[in-house]
Order: sequence, then C-alpha cells, then structure tokens
Amino acid sequence: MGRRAKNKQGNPQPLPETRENASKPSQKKLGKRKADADFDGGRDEITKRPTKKARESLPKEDKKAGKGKGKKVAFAGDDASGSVKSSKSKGKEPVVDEEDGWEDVEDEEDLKTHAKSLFHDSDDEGFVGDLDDLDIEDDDMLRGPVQELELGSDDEEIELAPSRTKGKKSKQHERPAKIIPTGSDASSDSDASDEDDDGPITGANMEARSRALDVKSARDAELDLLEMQNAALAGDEDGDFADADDVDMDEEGEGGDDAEGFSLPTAEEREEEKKNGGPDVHLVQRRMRECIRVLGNFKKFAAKGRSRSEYTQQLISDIASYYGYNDFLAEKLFELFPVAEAIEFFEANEIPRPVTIRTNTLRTRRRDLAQALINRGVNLEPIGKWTNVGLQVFESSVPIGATPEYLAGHYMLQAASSFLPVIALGPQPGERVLDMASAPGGKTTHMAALMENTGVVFANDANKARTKSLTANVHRLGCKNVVVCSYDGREFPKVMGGFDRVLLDAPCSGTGVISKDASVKTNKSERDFALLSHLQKQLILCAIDSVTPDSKTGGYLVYSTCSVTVDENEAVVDYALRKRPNVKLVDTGLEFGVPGYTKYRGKVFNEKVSLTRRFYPHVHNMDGFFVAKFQVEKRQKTKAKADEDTAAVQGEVAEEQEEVAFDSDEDKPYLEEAKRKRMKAKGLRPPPRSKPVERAPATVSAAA
Ligand SMILES: C[S@@+](CC[C@H](N)C(=O)[O-])C[C@H]1O[C@@H](n2cnc3c(N)ncnc32)[C@H](O)[C@@H]1O
Repeated sequence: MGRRAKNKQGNPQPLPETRENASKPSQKKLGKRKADADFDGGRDEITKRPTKKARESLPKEDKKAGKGKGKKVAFAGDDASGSVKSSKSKGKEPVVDEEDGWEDVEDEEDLKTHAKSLFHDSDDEGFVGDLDDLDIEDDDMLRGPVQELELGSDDEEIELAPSRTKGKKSKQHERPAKIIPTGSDASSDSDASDEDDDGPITGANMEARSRALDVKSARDAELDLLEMQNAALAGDEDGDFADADDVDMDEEGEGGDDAEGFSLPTAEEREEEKKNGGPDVHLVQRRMRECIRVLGNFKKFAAKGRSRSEYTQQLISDIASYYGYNDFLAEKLFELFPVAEAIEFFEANEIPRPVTIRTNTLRTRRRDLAQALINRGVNLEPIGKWTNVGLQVFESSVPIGATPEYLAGHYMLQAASSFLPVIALGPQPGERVLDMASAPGGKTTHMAALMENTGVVFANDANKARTKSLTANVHRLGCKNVVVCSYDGREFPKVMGGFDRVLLDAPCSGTGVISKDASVKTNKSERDFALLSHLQKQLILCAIDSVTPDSKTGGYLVYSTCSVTVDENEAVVDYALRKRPNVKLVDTGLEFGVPGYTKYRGKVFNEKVSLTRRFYPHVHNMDGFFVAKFQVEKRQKTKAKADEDTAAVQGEVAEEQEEVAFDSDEDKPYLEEAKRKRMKAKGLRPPPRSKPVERAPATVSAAA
C-alpha cells in the first residue's frame, strides 16, 4: 500500500491560465522560483508574481474561486484576484466609532497611507530554530522564536521604515482580505449580506459588499476543508473526492491523455536532472500542474504503467524544489491536505500574513488607539468581530513599532492567531494563572489585561535570556499582576501549582509561521519533530498537574502551538487524555477554526479531539495555529501516586513507543545538562557530568 492510500484527496484542479495582468515579478524569490523574475511573457507568464499587496489577498479569493468545478490551483506566479477593498469617501476627517466597527474608520487618501506594506515580520510566535535548541552544547537549549517583535531589542525587527512612496495613488483598494470574518460577522453585518444578492456596486456599498465576500469566502474555505476531511474520513466513494486518493496508490494507469508532451521522468532522467543542478523551474511548474491533474482523476489521466505513488512522489519532490523545502518537510506538510489544498497551503506560506496589533486595554481603548494611529498616517481597521482589541494595519507612514503609542504601551504587535489561545483560556479577574512558556509575553500581557491587572499571572519561560524581553513588555504595557520566573516547565507543579488556569503555548517547530521564517523549510528533520513532540508531551502533563481542580472559577488548561503538524498537536492532546483520565477536552469557544483530526494516517485519536481547533494561513489568512482547551477535574488517586506520576513524566513519554520511538536513555543527558544550566543560572555549582553528551543517531521511524 502506498503512502497516500489512506487519505482520500479532493479533485486536483488544472492550474490557471495565463493572466493578462500579471504583475512584474518580485526579485525576492526562493530557490528555483528566482528564475521566474527573469522570465517574461508567453504561455509561461503564469510564473510571474503579483505585487506583494495583491498577493496578500490571494488565499481567500483563491479558495473561493476554488469551489466547484471551476476550481483552480494558483501558483505563486498567478495573478492575485483576491478580495479587494476600496476607498471610502474622501475629504473627511478620519473617524473611528467602535460601536459600529469597521465602517467608521474612514480611509483618507491624504493620510499618507500610500506606502507599500512595510511589515514582513510581525509575529511573536514560534519555537523557530532547529532542535539544536535542545542541544546542550548550545547554551540556548530552550530557545524560542526568532521573531520577538514586541519588545526591547527584538523590536528592531519591526522598527519599520516609513513609506517613501508618499504621493502615489492610494493602495487602499488593494487591502488584503480581512482576517477570518466569522459567522457573527456575517450575521451582524446585515448591510453586507443584504446587498450581496443584487443591486449595482456603488461607492457607498462597495466596502460592505467586499466584506460580505470576505465573510463568504472564508466560510466557504472552512466548509471546503471540512467537506474534504469528512469525505476522506468517511471513505465516501461517491463524493467529489472519490476518484482522488481512494484508489490504490500502486494501481497502474490505463493510459490516459497526458497533456501534450508530458510524461513522468524515469528514475534515470531524475538522476540526470539532479546531476545538472535540479530541474528547470518552468519544467517543475508544468510537472506539478500535470501531476495535480493526473492525481485528480488517476484512472483517466495517468499514463499506462505509472502508479499513483510515482505521481505523488514526483509532485512532492517538485513542491520541495519549487518552494524551497527539504523533502522530508515537504512530504510531511503535503500529507496534511488533499492535493489541491496542499498547493494552496504552500502558496500561502509564500505570502506575508497581515500585520496586526492588539490594543492594551490597561492603557487605552481600541477606538482611541485607532484614532491616534490614523492621525499618524496609519491605515488600519478592526480585525473582525471575534476580537474587540485587534487592529489590522494595512499601511503606515510611520514605523509601527516605534510610535509614541507603542512606546507608551498602548498596543502590542501581535499576530492575530496569538489572540486565540488567550481568548480560549478566558482568564478572569482575581485568578491565579500560569503562562508556562511565556516569552516574549504577547499572551501574558493579553491575559493580564483581561484580568484587569488583578489576581496574578506567573509568566514563566525556561530561557532566561528571553525573560528580559518578557519583562520589558510587562513593564511597557503596565501589567502589575505579572510575576516573571524562569523554570523548565517540566518542573511544575513542583515549584508551584494550584493555578485556576494554565496556558501552555508550547515550544514548537513553527510550521505555521513559515511565511515569517522561511528557515523552517529546511532546518527541521524527522528527529526534530520527535524531540519536540516528546517535550510537548512532558510539558502538557506538567501543565495539567499545575491546574487546581478545586478552582471556583476556572480549572482550565489551554494547549497551543504555532505548528500544523499532527505530532505536535492532536498526538500530544490525545496522549494527555490517555495519561490523565481526570482531564477532558472542552469546546475552545472560538468562533472559527477547523476541527482537529481524530484520525490521521492510520492513527486514531480520542473522538473528542475534534473539539480542538486548527487555523491555517490559506483558510483563515492567519498563521497556522492549533488550540486545545482542557478542563481539569479531581484525580481519583492518592496524592502520593499523583506526585509519583508527575515525577515519572519523562518515563511515561518514553513509554510511548508506538507514538514516538523515543529512547529515554538518550534523553537523560539532555535533561541532566538542562539541570546543570539551571543551577549555573541560579549561581549554584552543578555536579560533574556523569558522561559526555553526544547526539544519538535518530531512532525515530516515520509516523505513518
Ligand atoms: C511559542 S514560544 C512562547 C510565546 C509566548 N507564549 C508569547 O505569546 O509571547 C515558546 C517558548 O517556550 C519556551 N520554552 C522552551 N522550552 C521550554 C520549557 N521546557 N519550559 C518552559 N519554556 C520553554 C521558549 O523559550 C519560548 O519562549
């Protein structure tokens, strides 16, 4: 049985035709795609890239266009015909009226908002960097994200230069689609939905209609995805996707119609290609198109004697080469989706996500902040109805990370996806809360604000260096209920426990934030994922044990990552459910998001794992993210047994041989070394090493 036989896939669609108005290609390309910049005209005009602003609007509109028979798969070079927002009336003072949300942020042509988008790196997320973070010789064992945008020296990354393109025509009409308009948007925005049916587009209704389209396309995208997943899970052979992956992968083609001149390369030809420095980018694009077409209807289009797995392998190899991933990660991510959707995911990773800020309600109100920033020439709008503190920044004539409002702590530069775990956790005033892996503090400060500076938030991070930026943010934002500490999360609840709520925003691979950190494409190996999953499993048990089931107001844990892999998400959650019978998954309370997998490539998880939520760049126009919410109840066993259990976390994880073939002996030196570092950091003298630490060879076998 071939690799993808278990996952049925949606109908791959033909790639789009050449678009007449393809924009001039950007010079900033990855790997093979660089070649596109030099390519001009003809039928390969598809290889040109649209401008960045235009590309920002791609995912949703693509998704929309992708529905039904006319569905297309757009590659990076395709023209972006995303949802477009147009300017509103001119010549008025910009006014923000929070009551009505969006409509009241008037777009001013003369607000100097013509700059191209200035923000490429706006996230605070991710354990980005390789698993050398677990390398004891590297003094940064528990390193977190590369991008720490909200603080101190990290702020350099967002000290963005003001626009130099003042006087140019406004790009307001090129605004990217709003971030995940939700059902509540749709229902509350009656103007938009009413006008969606008929009537001419006018200056007055354009904004509302555009928004309604956003709402619809985001909903469609989620529904598409659900539909595809359900079809795959149900083995619905009559469904739209029946002819994709439900056929035995090793089945041979019957000799369908290859597109003119196309044939899969033989093993020798591939070798030859490699010798010559890899395939030509245009050949790769063409081959990807063809493989997608064939995999969409294998019986009809496959060449005689060629198997499904040959096409799949070729496609994955071409994806890796085209988008610049290592083969392992390209395959791992490809496997998450039906074929056509996988391409959308990879495409979305080439496009920066919208820049968003979170109003610090300890210092200001969103409407006041919006007004202040608009007056400085920032072009912004509320993010959506699902958050009453988020603002999406489209353009700015000032560096958004250095405004007086920023320095005064009126806002945090924070990815929209980062709001989600905090919303799900819902910390209450007066509670005792733990943020187990908190630096640089985006979520800590959000929690402090929701708690109205009452109660206490223990903001912990194992990486002491990173707690500096955490502390700086806590101060800047005026959080008075935060205690910063630096323990390995696996030491909880021994160091302290009894929390009403715990957030474990776990160190992860960062596969959800590839658009911000392209290094993830190449620096993650199979072993890295095994190590991370292992660490996450250890941390989640300790996080659970830190929650007091006696809490009068809470008793909750939220587990989140900015990764989309199943090993780091559903597998960890499922593990926790198995190891801690006193916890149950509850609804996250989030209005959108795709349910977590309950079955994945032969693994079957607890059915309640469907209560977890996945967020994708190509569906929600936000970073890839995962959120699970647990309720912790009283244990049925004695306290002594419970303590024993906590101490045995490492052993328990190692027992999970069927999940992750992790060698506990191998792990010991790492833990020992971590302990030595912690002691050193505390000014204590660590005991001598018991044996030299070496990296053991990878022992992990493919999860599938
Ligand atoms: C995804 S980042 C956290 C981002 C943070 N929650 C925020 O919103 O700003 C993961 C963090 O986990 C920390 N970390 C890694 N291993 C840890 C461990 N064993 N215990 C506690 N923290 C750890 C990293 O230093 C990193 O700062």
